[in-house]
Amino acid sequence: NDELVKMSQNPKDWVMPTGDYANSRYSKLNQINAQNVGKLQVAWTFSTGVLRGHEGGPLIIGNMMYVHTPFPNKVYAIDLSNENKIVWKYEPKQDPNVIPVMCCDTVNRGLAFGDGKIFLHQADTTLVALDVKTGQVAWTVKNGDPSKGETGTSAPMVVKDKVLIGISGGEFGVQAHMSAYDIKTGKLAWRGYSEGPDNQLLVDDKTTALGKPIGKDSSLKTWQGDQWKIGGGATWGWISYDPELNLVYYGSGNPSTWNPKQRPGDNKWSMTIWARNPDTGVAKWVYQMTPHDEWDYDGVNEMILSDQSINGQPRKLLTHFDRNGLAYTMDRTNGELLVAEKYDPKVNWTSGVDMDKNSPTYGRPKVLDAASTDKAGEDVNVKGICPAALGTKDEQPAAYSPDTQLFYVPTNHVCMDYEPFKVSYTAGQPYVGATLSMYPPAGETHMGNFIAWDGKTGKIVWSNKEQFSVWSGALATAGGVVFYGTLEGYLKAVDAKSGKELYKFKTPSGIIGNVTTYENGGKQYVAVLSGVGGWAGIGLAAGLTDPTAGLGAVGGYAALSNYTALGGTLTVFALPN
Ligand SMILES: O=C(O)c1cc(C(=O)O)c2c(n1)C(=O)C(=O)c1cc(C(=O)O)[nH]c1-2
Repeated sequence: NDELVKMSQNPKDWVMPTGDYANSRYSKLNQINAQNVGKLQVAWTFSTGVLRGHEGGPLIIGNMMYVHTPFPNKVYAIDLSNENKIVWKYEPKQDPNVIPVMCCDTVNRGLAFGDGKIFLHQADTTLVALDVKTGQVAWTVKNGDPSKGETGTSAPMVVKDKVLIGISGGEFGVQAHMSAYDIKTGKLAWRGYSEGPDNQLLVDDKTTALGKPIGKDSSLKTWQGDQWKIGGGATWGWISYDPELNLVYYGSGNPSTWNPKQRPGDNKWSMTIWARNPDTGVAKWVYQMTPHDEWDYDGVNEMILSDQSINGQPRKLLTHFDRNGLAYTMDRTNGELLVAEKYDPKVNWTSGVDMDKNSPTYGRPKVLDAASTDKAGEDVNVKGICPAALGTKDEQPAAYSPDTQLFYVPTNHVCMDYEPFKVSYTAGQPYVGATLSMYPPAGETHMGNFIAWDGKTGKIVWSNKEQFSVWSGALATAGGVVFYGTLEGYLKAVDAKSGKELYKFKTPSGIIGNVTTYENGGKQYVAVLSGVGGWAGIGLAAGLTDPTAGLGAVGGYAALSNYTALGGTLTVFALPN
């Protein structure tokens, strides 16, 4: 979308939830910099009126800001040039029966803009187009069926004349897909499934994996019988787009159920990076990171597109920090695997990826027996697996600065016990099949790190400990400052080169939102949603206390209630006049 390419180059605006198509979450604004960020003050705040987890962040277009909330998915249009007056608001009517089929809190990761409309992906999977000026509904379309466990939490992405949207339901045995709707009418243009026959995958004889054609029935061959029909591979993460290559990138999640014994095979193409043509949906290349998942290491985390040189050669790169604890650097033109390294030294389920191009297991991770929940079998509790199911990183997006050529990554430093059990499929009922508990790595007490990562070499450059997982998205800026939020509720600013903490402020609730920056009236602002929740904060958000509830997160993050409580607030910061 040419309009969006242009608008995303204007650093005064924040026109898509990812900042730009490359998902770099980098701003050219530099009024706030490493020298003065310590003087930051709260400029204004806005209460959303909604409790539970607030993910994503506002869009800023000219003088207008668009703020979204978790269920019931309110949208506020706020005039920044007129005392932050609410110009319009929208609140969909949704059946609250969708709440119990949302696996990991009633979150929503944000809005999209394009063609004079704001796009909202509701919890009940309705995609709504709202007139940007009035909030009037232009069209709506149903992307899925909550009675089967299909829900909406991810942000749409506008690419050319289409709105792309994924779907959640990996814990309910859905057959997940990426779908593209016509921006003018909401008519379905294409739908590519994560598993199934080739005509449902939208693959052809030119689709490759690691440089080789995937061949016929590449997915069907890796499932027993028709298990692919309830195979999961949800697409609830972020989407990126390279306009020059005309490819969109996203990841698919865990195969259903979490009990690996019940679904022998590689379970393709769950846990996979997809590169698709946005016009037709046809996949150019795929890469499966965790074949036959045994730990719920969803592959949905964002694909960050950068142009850097490796061994003196300029490359078009895609960098992905996977739940499985490995960070992948790939050539985004053809899916060549360049680097795959652990971004937390505690990762212990694998000894690493086979990088020998002549090996029959090229590109596959080597699974260590001690961490294999499949080898252990049903009703055996495998202890001390790192990372935990919520991964070394979950939905919280990293940022990339072209100034330092470093990635800034919010991470989890958590391990787990995992006991698979037999489960039968009933539409709309949880199809999980594992009991979990979570805790920090042995001998340690902190559950998170905020790290700087060199994607060319696959090395940690610096690492800051955090008491809890960093569940907030990062922002890198030309001021040499990187921002992120913490589960206790701090907005933090650190030096991009050294990681030195330069500023912190405790907002009203834990932060799982993504930090955003914009300029208005000649002044740079930094904005973040607080409102604790998400999977890590599910105990607080849903009022759960049994330690194994919330798929094991309730016990793991029990101490969070000593630091924060529920409540959605946007906090906006600026330098004093
Ligand atoms: O497989 C799925 O459909 C699915 C959906 C979601 C979601 O939509 O929020 C999450 C997950 N899985 C998941 O595995 C996960 O760790 C997770 C964390 C969060 C969150 O918002 O904190 N959502 C989800």
